[in-house]
Amino acid sequence: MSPPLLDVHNAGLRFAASTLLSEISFSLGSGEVIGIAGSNGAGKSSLLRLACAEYSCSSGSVSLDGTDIGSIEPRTRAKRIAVLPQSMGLQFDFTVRQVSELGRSPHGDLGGAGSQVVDQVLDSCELTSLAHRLYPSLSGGEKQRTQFARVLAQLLPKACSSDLSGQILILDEPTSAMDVRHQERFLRLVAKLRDLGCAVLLVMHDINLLSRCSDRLLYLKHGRMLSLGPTAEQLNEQALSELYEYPLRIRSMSDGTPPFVYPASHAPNA
Ligand SMILES: Nc1ncnc2c1ncn2[C@@H]1O[C@H](COP(=O)(O)OP(=O)(O)OP(=O)(O)O)[C@@H](O)[C@H]1O
Repeated sequence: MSPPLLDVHNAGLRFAASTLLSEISFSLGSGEVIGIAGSNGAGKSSLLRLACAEYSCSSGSVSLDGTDIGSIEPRTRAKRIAVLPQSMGLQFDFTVRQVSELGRSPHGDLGGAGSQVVDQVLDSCELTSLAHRLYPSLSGGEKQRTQFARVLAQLLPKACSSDLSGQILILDEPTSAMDVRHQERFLRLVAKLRDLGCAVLLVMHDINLLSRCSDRLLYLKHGRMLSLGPTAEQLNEQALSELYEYPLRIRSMSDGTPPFVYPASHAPNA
């Protein structure tokens, strides 16, 4: 049996006297989206950093195709795992296109085929008309889309790739600055990447958006896994209220649209 694509086994993370993460275990397979949810400070971003080897485990392990992720040469790793951090404080006068081109650095093909990949991701993120704008002059949502384009440029082995199995996309709050139309485009794009075999690890505070694009949900509380399971099972009022330490309700829709999570204090008869 082949090893899982990404395997996090009993992983822990400590800094000095602080324990940020304890006993985290899950596997992520090709063509799967795992959404990570939890309160502020639960350890979501720290877990993403462990998963991409930005942080090393204090205990346990993270492996890619059965190999310890920290032992994989960084350029090789960067061709397999593309990471969008929660915030990017880029202040250089790079254009949108130049920022997107940074994603091709591990591939070293900008003089040739890499340019086509950049054209493709600019189009996917509706950035073609902004390609020559300077990054610092963009709005918050435009900056976020530009960073997403950079990460997509890194993820794609070549233009119009039809097989992304083995590729991993790690996204930390990718839609926090996007308007509703771009959020919906983002969800469609993630679904398309998954259909092509890409594995996605995703943190979002908007549980409704997160649940719509995740096959499984991992609930993280105080640095520990509260639960991990199929999205439909994880979306229950008791589990969500315990996760966020706030009473939440779920409205099931009869028209086939996804269930909707909302605070109990906003219930029609509250
Ligand atoms: N490098 C670090 N050194 C020490 N403590 C850290 C470090 N990075 C994060 N922490 C602490 O670890 C805890 C978890 O942080 P993390 O950023 O992973 O949370 P999060 O779940 O992503 O939160 P948020 O939803 O607010 O983004 C926080 O209390 C944070 O202060």
